[in-house]
Formats: sequence, structure tokens, C-alpha cells
Amino acid sequence: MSAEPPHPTQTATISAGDWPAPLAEQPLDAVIPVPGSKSLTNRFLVLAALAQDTSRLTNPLRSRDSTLMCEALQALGTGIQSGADDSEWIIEPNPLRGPASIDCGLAGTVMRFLPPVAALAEGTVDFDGDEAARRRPLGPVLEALRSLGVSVRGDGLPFELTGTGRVSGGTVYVDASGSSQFVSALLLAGARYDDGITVIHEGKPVPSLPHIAMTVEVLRDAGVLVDDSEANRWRVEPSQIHALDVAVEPDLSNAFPFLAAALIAGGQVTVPDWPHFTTQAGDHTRDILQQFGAEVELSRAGLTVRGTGHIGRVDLDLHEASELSPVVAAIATFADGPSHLRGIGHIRFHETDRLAALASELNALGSDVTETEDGLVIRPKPMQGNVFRTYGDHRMVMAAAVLGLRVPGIVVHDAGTVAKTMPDFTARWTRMIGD
Ligand SMILES: O=C(O)C1=C[C@@H](OP(=O)(O)O)[C@@H](O)[C@H](O)C1
Ligand SMILES: C=C(OP(=O)(O)O)C(=O)O
Repeated sequence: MSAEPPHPTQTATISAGDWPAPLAEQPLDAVIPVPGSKSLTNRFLVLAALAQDTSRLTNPLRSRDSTLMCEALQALGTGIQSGADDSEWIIEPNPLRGPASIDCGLAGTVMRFLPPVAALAEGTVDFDGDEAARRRPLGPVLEALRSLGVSVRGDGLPFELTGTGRVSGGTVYVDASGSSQFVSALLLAGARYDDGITVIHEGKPVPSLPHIAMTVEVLRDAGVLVDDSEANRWRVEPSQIHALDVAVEPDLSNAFPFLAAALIAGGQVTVPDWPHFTTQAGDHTRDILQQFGAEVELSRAGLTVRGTGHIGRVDLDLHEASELSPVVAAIATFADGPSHLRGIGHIRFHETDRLAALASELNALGSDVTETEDGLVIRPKPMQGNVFRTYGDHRMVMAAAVLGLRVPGIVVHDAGTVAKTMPDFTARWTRMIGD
């Protein structure tokens, strides 16, 4: 990531890495397929590395976060290759071993999911990541591993973990109010611990619960017994993990800005292959866009969103689907009155402090946005072009693209940072507008 430029007071100038967000000159009419889900791809990779036999993953996401996950698992001994064609990966589990160095980049799924896996390796594994990743919370996962007898030096990135090839397992107490990924991480590896694992959450409510439901679902599909019948308590029985042969669903959170575009620019956008049953938090897209005033139709063709010419104000609790917040905030700047986004205090520790970043960048365009303890209040005002800083956050790029549909002259700084989950986002976006 390059340094953030100051906000100019006049027309923005364009420098390397900047992307002038295109205006929508006419209503949209586009069908936009989106690549595989980050959350599913990285869970499947972890389970495949811990499985008893070779797995096949079809339509995996190819992006910075999934590449980092592959490289980390390979460093621990796992074999990962492209299959017969480019749309599949073959994953061959091997005994996990150190010494290894793991680069987590800025990926929450890598920095949280892999310490409990590395604990099963024999040898020392050191972890680090982007500068911005060092401020992302990790302590509860490392503390839980320590309570199971694993040797860990450090409380966040960078840290070092030394495994003996096995983990006793048992009950751990975790405050997962900072991230659902703390729970998912321990559950994913827990089946391979001698006594399995029981995770008990103690603290304020856990955010992003659909992501834990996703973890439970993929474990069950791999033959693992999971009890999630009680709130804030998850039990994973010790067992083998079956090899996987799975197709990854499209990433519904990455589909969200494309579908939102129909509401902002008018016309319609369809994302094909929308699953009719899914644990992805991105499925909240349907309800959110409807609340803003769009027409939403799930059919054999996929999910179609049509603009109605009206964008209504919303009062939304996004605790379950917090990764959608940046694009929701962008939509709200065009609404017919003030909107309130709640339940997302923890996104201050996502890729960046998303509440501060959104307030700063939207206000620089002329909107009136204030931060609350757990969200944002957005009072729409006329906006004009400016540099839109992205803080290494892929979802800030997506939010800026949505704004640029209607606000001329938005220059998205460091747009390449969107490669965290969608390297060809800007090309797809341009295609959607030109279609
Ligand atoms: O487990 C996962 O794949 C994710 C869980 C969520 O994290 P938080 O619980 O930290 O919000 C979500 O926001 C993130 O994008 C992906
Ligand atoms: C919060 C996000 O990512 P991560 O998996 O790095 O937590 C996100 O994708 O919005």
C-alpha cells in the first residue's frame, strides 16, 4: 500500500495506482458473474490440509487472501496444485511441520485460522503480516492455544508458535466480541485435537454469526460432529476430516457493490449462480437493497436487482453482515434522508478503522457523516469529486466505485488494494457500466 495522499481542495490529480471511478451515463443492464467466496475458499483449504485424503476444490477464489492461505499451508507441508483445468485445485494433506514462516498479509482468515493449525505441526512457525495487520486483534486465539498447552510467544503479529505434532484439546474460554474468526479458527482445527474442542464465548455479543454457522456447516459436511445447540458454546468432537470434493459458491459480499449499482444508477444487474440456500453473510444483500428501495428477484437466472428511482433512508443493524458496511454507507449517501448504521463497532479493527475511514472519505466528498460508538449516522448532502483514500482496504475501493456512479471526479487512491479479494474488480466494474 502506498502512503495516503492529502485531500486536495481542488480537482483531484491522478497518480500511479489511482483509478478514476467511472460515472454511469445510462441505466445499467448487465449480467456479472463473480468469483468464489473468500470465506468458503479459505475454510475449505484449511479443512483439506487437515483431511485424511486428497481433496478437490472447484471455482476457488484466486486473490491475495487465498494465495496467502495456499502459500502458508504449503509452507507447513501441504501439497496444493491446479487440477485438470484452471478452475480447480487439488489439495494433498501431509504431516504438518515447521520450521515455517507465514505471511498473513492483511487476511483475517489467515492470521486467525492458521495458529490453531500450526499448533498441530512439529516445529516452530513464525507469523507476520502487513503493518496494518499488526493492529488487528488476535490475542484471544493465542491465549486459548496457550491454555491448551501450546507454546506461543507474542500476543499479536508478529508471533512465534512451537508445536509438538499434537494438541490435547479440551475446553477454552474466549472473548469473541472482537471477531467471529476467533471461534471459527478454533473449531476448524479442533477435530484434530486429541479431545476435540469446546469453545465458550464470554463477553459482549459475537459479531458476524453467519460466519460461524458457515464454519459449522463445512465441518459437518466433512463428517465432523459439531454441537452448536447452545448460544455461545460450540463443541467439536475429535474425528478424522473427510476429503472434500466441493464447488465454491460465488462471493456474495463481493457481488454486493455490483448489485447496489443497479439501485444507484438505475436499470438492472444480475449475478448468476446465487445460492438459494447459503450461510454467507453476503446473502443479506437481498434484504438490505430491498430496504433501500430496490426490487430484488431470486430466480434461476441468479439474483437480479432493479433500481426504482427511489433510494430510501435506512436504520440497519449490520452486526451479522459487517463486511457489507462500507458499501452500505456509500449507498446511504444518496438516500432521501438520514440513515443510521448500528452494531458494527468491531469494524474499527477490520482492514482499517472502517468507521473513521468512511466518515473521513465521505465527508471529504461533501456528505455529512458522523461516527457513533457502534456505527455511523449518514446525512446525505450534495457531493463532488475528490481523492478517495482506501487505507489498504478492498471494501473502501468497492464503496468508492459505487459513489463514482453518480459523483463525477472521484479518484480512488491505491485501487489495486482491491486484489485482497477481487483482483479484477475494476475491469468487471467497467464492463458492467459499458455492457
Ligand atoms: O470468517 C470469515 O470468513 C469472516 C468473518 C467476519 O469477520 P468478523 O467476525 O471479524 O467481522 C467477516 O467480517 C470477514 O470478512 C470474514
Ligand atoms: C473483514 C474482512 O476481511 P478479513 O477476512 O480480513 O477479516 C472483509 O473482507 O471485509
